[in-house]
Amino acid sequence: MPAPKEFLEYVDNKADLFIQRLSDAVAIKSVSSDPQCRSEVIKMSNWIKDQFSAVGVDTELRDLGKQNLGGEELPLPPAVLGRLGNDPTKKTVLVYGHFDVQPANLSDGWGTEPFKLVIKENGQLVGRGSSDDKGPVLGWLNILQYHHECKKELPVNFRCCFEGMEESGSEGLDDLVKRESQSGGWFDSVDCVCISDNYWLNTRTPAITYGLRGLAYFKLMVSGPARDLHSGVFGRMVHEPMTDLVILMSKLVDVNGHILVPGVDEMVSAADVEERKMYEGLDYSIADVDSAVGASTTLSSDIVEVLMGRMRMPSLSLHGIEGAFYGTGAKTVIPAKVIGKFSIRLVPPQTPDNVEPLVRKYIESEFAKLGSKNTCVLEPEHGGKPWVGDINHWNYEAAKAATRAVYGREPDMTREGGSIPVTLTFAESLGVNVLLLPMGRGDDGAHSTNEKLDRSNFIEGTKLLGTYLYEIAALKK
Ligand SMILES: C[C@H](N)C(=O)N[C@@H](Cc1c[nH]cn1)C(=O)O
Ligand SMILES: [Zn+2]
Ligand SMILES: [Zn+2]
Repeated sequence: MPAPKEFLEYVDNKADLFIQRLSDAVAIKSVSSDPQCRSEVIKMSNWIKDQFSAVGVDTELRDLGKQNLGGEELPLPPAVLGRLGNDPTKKTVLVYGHFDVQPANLSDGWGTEPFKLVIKENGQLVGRGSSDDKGPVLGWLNILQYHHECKKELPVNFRCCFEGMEESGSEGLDDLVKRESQSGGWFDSVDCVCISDNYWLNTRTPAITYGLRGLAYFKLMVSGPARDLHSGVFGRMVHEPMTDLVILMSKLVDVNGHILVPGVDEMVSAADVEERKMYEGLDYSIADVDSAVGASTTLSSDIVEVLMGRMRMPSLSLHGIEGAFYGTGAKTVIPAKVIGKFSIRLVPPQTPDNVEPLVRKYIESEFAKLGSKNTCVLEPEHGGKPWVGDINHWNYEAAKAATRAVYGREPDMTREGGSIPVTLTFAESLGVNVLLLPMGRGDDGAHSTNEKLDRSNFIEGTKLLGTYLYEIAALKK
């Protein structure tokens, strides 16, 4: 059952209105990691609830309790649950997305104010969250608006779960998903899950994604002096926390991306010929990476090696150091306490539980080798397990058919390097197939400066998600 022509035309006709609504969403500064923005994330929960209610969805805000952030107790933004339709002859599709975003400041290097959506002449919609993940969440809303306004029945029973803590570990969500998956819960009798919260590999080929890496995020604290010190007065008199920390952090990963924590890379088996062939078949080149990155810095000139680095290998990234001097000027300080932030993206069979002890043992032994009198504490932050889905399932057939119908071509079948920890929770607690159907392109700059979503990806992406629901309905129950 193809999507009705009327639906596709409606989406084209309402494009400007949809973009205005995306602009309203981007203007809400829903940065989940910033305590100062927590009220904005909560405002976003309410905004999403109101928007989906207005197009006929039965919605509820679900309290997720409190979060302890650096000693401060903060209310968690409520999750938004929605349901529409309960026809036993139809399939029931659960969609997930998030309405929180990564931090963004003009001073990070943005060309325009990050929380004001700018429509560029080349069709790029620039603003934090445009691609990750407000655009895709609003894609679902656009579809529902058509059915509500034009009094058309949805081809499936619709369920949704939107959260405001994805960028900060999805605190509280796992329990909610498990509860609602039980008999009588809002997700009872869900047949499949669709998540639109990642990106095509390149800028031209639509993708369907069947894997995500997991994550183990760590804070490494080194402290010593009771207060910050003058480096002219105390330099070469005391062990300096920053020196210890930089040495430790330099021992985590080498310049070629090899993880130096013994046992971590070794957990992953090498790809065989068949698997390599799969990566060779993807529409991706070193030039695509260079253009998305804005520099020629790939770890290898072999695109298959580069792709495998993202899709089927773990990676360790150093993110920053809290407490270190970073401003302009030349402050001659010895910071008393510094906290290094790093994370490891995980692939099967790795989990935060089997990787963390390896990291702890290694850090303890490397710190002991320094002979420093400072104190070193490793603290695991949020994490999540990797996920790989079953591509031989009708859910994937429906997504492929929708891609062909909207884009007139075969999708790249990808594994995503990023993480959406709740994906595995959906798969395990519902026992149904999960897929990712991305809206944005590989150069959208998610988490980066000047994040954008191309107008065509927003509009055609809305058609894709809608067509996917019709293709699901075309399958036999
Ligand atoms: C892939 C998804 N859009 C995403 O960006 N996920 C984040 C999740 C996260 C974990 N800690 C902070 N954010 C990611 O992969 O980094
Ligand atoms: Zn996201
Ligand atoms: Zn993200």
